[in-house]
Amino acid sequence: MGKYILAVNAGSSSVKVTFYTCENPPQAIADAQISGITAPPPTFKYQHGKTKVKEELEEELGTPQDAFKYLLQRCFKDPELSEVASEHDLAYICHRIVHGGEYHEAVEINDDTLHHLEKLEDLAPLHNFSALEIVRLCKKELPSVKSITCFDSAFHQTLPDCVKTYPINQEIAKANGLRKYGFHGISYSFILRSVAQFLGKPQEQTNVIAMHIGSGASMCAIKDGKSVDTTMGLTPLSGLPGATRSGDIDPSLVFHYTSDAGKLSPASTKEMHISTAEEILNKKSGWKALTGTTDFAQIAVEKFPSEAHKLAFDIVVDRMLGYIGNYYLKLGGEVDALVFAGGIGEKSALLRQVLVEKSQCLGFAIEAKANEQGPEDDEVVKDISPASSNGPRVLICQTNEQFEMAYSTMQSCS
Ligand SMILES: Nc1ncnc2c1ncn2[C@@H]1O[C@H](COP(=O)(O)OP(=O)(O)O)[C@@H](O)[C@H]1O
Ligand SMILES: CC(=O)OP(=O)(O)O
Ligand SMILES: [Mg+2]
Repeated sequence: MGKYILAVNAGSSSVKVTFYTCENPPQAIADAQISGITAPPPTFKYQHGKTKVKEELEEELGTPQDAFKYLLQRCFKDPELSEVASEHDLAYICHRIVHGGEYHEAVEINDDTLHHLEKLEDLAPLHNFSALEIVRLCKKELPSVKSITCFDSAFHQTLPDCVKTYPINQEIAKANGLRKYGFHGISYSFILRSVAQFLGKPQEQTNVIAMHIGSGASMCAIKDGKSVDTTMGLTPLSGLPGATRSGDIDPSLVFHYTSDAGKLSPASTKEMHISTAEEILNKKSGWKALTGTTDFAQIAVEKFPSEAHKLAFDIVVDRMLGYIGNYYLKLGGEVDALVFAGGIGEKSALLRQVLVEKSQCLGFAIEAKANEQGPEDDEVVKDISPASSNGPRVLICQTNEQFEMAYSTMQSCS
């Protein structure tokens, strides 16, 4: 059996892979990612020891599977990364699967679990399809390596009934698994452990409002270390807007959008049963639909390039602010910290500044310079609230879904 773990994180706009040692805690040895899959040209980033590479790729990498194959080949062929040159150097591959249905924890892939996950694909075709394509590819091309699937939804199995139940016919809801599941849970699990450690509190006594804001964006109310509410629902479409996702809308909008919105999408294949409405609300909405860009760095700037950019920014702020108020109440005002994470949460000082200013009445405050500087590369949690603040802390957490998957694999397999 090989000595290393490969953690694969197929997100909506990027595929990130990290190789770790099989230690407790795992140590990262190399990190590679392709971002901008939805906004070509794709960018390749690679880090191994002191080597750092960033390139714009000429290759067309239209799907997460293509991006994964490319990343694996580049890493296996790098003479400087001789530790991992083939499948025989790997003990485990951990895959991030967004929708895990009723699974409470990570599972090893065998014929039974793969079959079960394939049945879930219908509930989350837009998200699970690509990740499962990567699982199937690994099973075929790297057959000696154990595949472990970690689920974004598992962290939210603690949601109370009144939060996870949609007020619809319950027989139909139960038969079809129609409830709030919630996602980004691998990230929230990393955030909870890191923030509790930073605050010097046991996880079971930690209350936070956590925000994972990337191309897909969500928030989570964590009470006594458990998810008690989160913004995403049956699928990652609900709640906050994302790069190409609408977030919450009146469901009736679908029937007024175009006459064929309810029909199967022409882009759907025989494996992916998605309607035109799902395709539009997931892939052709969000800030891309408002501004033309999926890159929030071009939107969150002091001088907005256009009225449309300003509107997109204001919408994101408005929706996030609504959930900060909502979750503050759900935590009974006992909030240890407001935590910014995800590509945008970690990098956009402007978004943090505006949101915290608008949440001042709840006791949140930030120190302008610390906010502007953001965290150092290796700083997992940074406190950006003023030292004098008696209110809840405002923190940036550089979340790490790949680490969380390798960590939980080592916890359960060693
Ligand atoms: N300095 C920045 N300011 C605002 N947004 C940024 C900045 N740098 C990166 N981003 C945004 O972060 C997002 C990607 O976040 P990430 O969590 O990595 O995405 P994914 O959902 O693919 O995992 C992109 O929208 C990117 O534009
Ligand atoms: C659940 C989800 O939306 O994931 P991502 O943000 O990585 O697209
Ligand atoms: Mg992500």
